[in-house]
Amino acid sequence: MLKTILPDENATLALGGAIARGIEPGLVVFLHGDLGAGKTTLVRGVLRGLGFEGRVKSPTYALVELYEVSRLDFHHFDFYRFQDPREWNEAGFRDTFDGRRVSFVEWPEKAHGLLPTADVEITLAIQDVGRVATLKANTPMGIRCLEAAMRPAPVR
Ligand SMILES: Nc1ncnc2c1ncn2[C@@H]1O[C@H](COP(=O)(O)OP(=O)(O)OP(=O)(O)O)[C@@H](O)[C@H]1O
Repeated sequence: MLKTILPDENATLALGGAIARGIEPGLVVFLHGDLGAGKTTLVRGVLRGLGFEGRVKSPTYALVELYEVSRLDFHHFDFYRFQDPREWNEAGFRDTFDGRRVSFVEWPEKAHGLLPTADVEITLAIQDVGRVATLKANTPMGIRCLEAAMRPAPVR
């Protein structure tokens, strides 16, 4: 378990950039934290780190935003509004967690029982100033991801 202080938005983006270095196909990351904790900001940092330059918006209404970047099929889910498990099949999510796509999932607890085990779980806690991030790896792929994220960034 790792804990790090994120004093401002740029620190959240930088953490996302570090995590991007450890991404491999099939990785599933759960993002925990209250409304406004910075979950989408973190995903924005990951996507920027992977080389995506477009807009990264919250998938709260769409349930999922898809990105193709760095030869990865990247899914950013937000299950805040998810209620009916039938939506799961209708939206074609059944085939999504197939071990090839990369998935970052906000509010995974709302889709309890439908999601696979997360390789990595990240919790963002709101502080008076900034956020505290807690990172936990649950699988060998998750451990590899966090190890890569913690290594110093290569000098360009
Ligand atoms: N480390 C940080 N310190 C202070 N503010 C931050 C930090 N990280 C992100 N923020 C700010 O928090 C606000 C909410 O961020 P964001 O939209 O990413 O949260 P969220 O968890 O995705 O929210 P929601 O669950 O409502 O979609 C943004 O204004 C963002 O700039």
